[in-house]
Amino acid sequence: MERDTTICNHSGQPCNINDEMNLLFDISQTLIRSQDVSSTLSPILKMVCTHLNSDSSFLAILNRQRSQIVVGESYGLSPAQESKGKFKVGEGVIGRVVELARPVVIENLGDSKFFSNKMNQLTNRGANDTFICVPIFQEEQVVGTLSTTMSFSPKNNYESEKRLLSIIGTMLVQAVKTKRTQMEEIEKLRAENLGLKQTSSKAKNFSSIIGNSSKMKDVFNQVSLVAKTQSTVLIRGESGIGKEMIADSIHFSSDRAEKPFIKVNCSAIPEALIESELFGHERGAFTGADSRRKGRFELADGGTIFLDEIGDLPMSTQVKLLRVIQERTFERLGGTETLKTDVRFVCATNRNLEELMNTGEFREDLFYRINVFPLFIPALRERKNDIPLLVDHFIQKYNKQNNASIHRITQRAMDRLMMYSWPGNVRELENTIERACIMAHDNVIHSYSLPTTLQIEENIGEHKKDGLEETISSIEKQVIQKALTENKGSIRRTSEQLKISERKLGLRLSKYNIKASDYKNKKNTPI
Ligand SMILES: Nc1ncnc2c1ncn2[C@@H]1O[C@H](COP(=O)(O)OP(=O)(O)OP(=O)(O)O)[C@@H](O)[C@H]1O
Repeated sequence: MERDTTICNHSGQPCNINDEMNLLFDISQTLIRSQDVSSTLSPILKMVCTHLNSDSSFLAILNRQRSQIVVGESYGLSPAQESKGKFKVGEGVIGRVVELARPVVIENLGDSKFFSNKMNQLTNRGANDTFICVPIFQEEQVVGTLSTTMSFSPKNNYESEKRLLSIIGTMLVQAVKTKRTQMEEIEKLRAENLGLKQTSSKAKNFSSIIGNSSKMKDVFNQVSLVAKTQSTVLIRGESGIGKEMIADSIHFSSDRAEKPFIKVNCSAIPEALIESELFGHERGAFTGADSRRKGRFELADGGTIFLDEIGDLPMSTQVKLLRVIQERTFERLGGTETLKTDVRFVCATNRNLEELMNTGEFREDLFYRINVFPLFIPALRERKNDIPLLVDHFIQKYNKQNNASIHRITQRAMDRLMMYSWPGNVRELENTIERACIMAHDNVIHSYSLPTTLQIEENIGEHKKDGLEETISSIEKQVIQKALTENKGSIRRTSEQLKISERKLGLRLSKYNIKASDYKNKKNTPI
């Protein structure tokens, strides 16, 4: 019949258009029926091999961050062959297909100078193998390749196979996209895990948490007591005080240290996404959920989950979290299967949960569930004797980071650090030292390398008795003198730096009886 005209001859075997239509129909059905599109890839590759009578078939996926093409799924390749399937863009046949964005057919594979045989795909037929590789596009960008190895037939020009693979590649775009996201997520988790493992030994003996004040010693004692238990811990304290570091120590000192440690910043995840992040979702649970995804509770199974900023969790999610804490069970969004998780909870907040309960923004029952072992980290201003040690620690840290050798901080600078009230706590202190390290030109941190906020605070302390007007004038005079010194007496540059007009600056100079020319050769002195 006309319709059944032979259009291809894979391995010299006749093939009709109905076979191709059937293959494409089967592939589309497999894709439609599946809950998780990425799990369809292996059976589809098998169908391709059966239809083309080929030995192996595989998908390689382009990793966007690394510009590396990695075999993501295969049929007919051993795990060892698959693991060798990593190519740079431009490397070997696969790398060239990605680079050129064009299909490639290599007949007589053994003779090709482009074919690296990195994955040992050459069969016993050797030179009698043919390799076909086509690019897979998404919005005109190559996202991966689909390849197959089959026996060489001199009668075949492989045009129909190339065309068929290109059509199948187009059908698989969504699955490739999902697989790529999964591969990138796994890579990210591996990297995070590696980072955590590298810090784990330090965290175990708290050596990265600095503090020898009695208040911090008390915190360390409590941490070492509670870490060994399975109890839920609620870490409280102002922002930048080290709550996350304490959570790290609890996990890495516990018997779950080798198991996953999953962190969730409840305030950083948009309200619409928080539940799918925590509980995961099934395919089709909401628009955009094109595959099943595990949530953080599933990922944390056997380990610890750290719920940072728990005070910012929406009320609707609080109810569901309560159930997980009470029963350790939950369902994925859009799913009916009840899943169990063996997870230890560590929570943190800088918000006043008691106040939030009064205003109806935080559930009381949840509060009592998480407040099993409350741990308060005192603000830095309440343990100022930790400051010198922290300063030392951060100088060493930034010396290492910047390959510098700052070895001293002047007494005056240290006095300023001790007088300041540190509303941003240790994070603010760390930022201050990092900046001062960059500004230290003679390997010494001077008081003038510190931000003006610290300097003004000290001056305010000194001038409190003078009254408001006099204090402001005194500070204004000092700021102008400092700017004049830095700008070697130049009125134009000084006014630019202070963001006032030259006329205004002139008025201030006469008010304070300052002569700009006196500052031409003045050394930079602290205000
Ligand atoms: N005792 C400490 N020793 C060394 N570094 C510390 C200490 N406390 C805090 N830091 C540093 O201060 C910064 C802030 O710490 P962390 O993120 O743990 O604070 P946090 O209380 O969780 O803050 P937030 O409430 O804003 O999330 C980090 O860079 C951390 O390394």
